Amino acid sequence: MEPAGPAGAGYNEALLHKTILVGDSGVGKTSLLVQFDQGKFIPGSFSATVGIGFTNKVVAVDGVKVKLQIWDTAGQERFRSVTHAYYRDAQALLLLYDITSKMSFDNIRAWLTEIHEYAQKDVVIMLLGNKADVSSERAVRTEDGASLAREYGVPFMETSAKTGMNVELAFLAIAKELKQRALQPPDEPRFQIHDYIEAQQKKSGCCAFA
Ligand SMILES: Nc1nc2c(ncn2[C@@H]2O[C@H](COP(=O)(O)OP(=O)(O)OP(=O)(O)O)[C@@H](O)[C@H]2O)c(=O)[nH]1
Repeated sequence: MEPAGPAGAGYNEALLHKTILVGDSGVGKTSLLVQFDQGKFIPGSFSATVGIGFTNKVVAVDGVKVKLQIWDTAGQERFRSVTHAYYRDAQALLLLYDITSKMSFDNIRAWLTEIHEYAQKDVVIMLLGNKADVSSERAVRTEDGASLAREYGVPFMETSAKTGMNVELAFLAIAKELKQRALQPPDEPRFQIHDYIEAQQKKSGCCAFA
């Protein structure tokens, strides 16, 4: 496999990764993607995603360009059969709930069952508790999110598509994991996504996650 060039050069095909955002309708999937892609939050009325669409985003990971093709799915039940078809060739899945909605959190187990049914076995899954800025309406404790994530062996963090908290970190951690899988020599120690997230959060003094 050819190594990718430094940032500024093109990315190599091994570093094009399909990532999918999933979770109940209204948890903030589109908003998270807009915040990551454009660095902005559009407040106001909620317009549910219809079907599925994608945004390409190139990020530099350790001087190497990684292209994330990020698919934003509709959370509404009636689109489920459409979105399942896209799980199969995803390398990563960001699974969101809304920290102000207990129901969206309770549905995470069902989402994980669907993911295990339709996605590849080695897909990278990350659990995100979004809308962390709305602390006055919190309905899910941070430790409950962390403990569910531990149970399933997936990394976890709380995010805010409004303030941008942890948004870049979530996508960068995914990009780094996928890049390491594609390019890391087998004799080097494996990249540990949990340790990376924890270290980055400690560094920024933000939001340690149990
Ligand atoms: N305060 C706050 N509001 C948010 C945040 N993320 C999303 N919202 C709001 O929540 C509502 C739903 O957000 P969307 O991004 O459309 O949700 P979605 O998950 O894409 O919904 P579907 O397309 O139906 O699956 C919108 O009114 C957003 O402005 C956040 O982090 N903080």
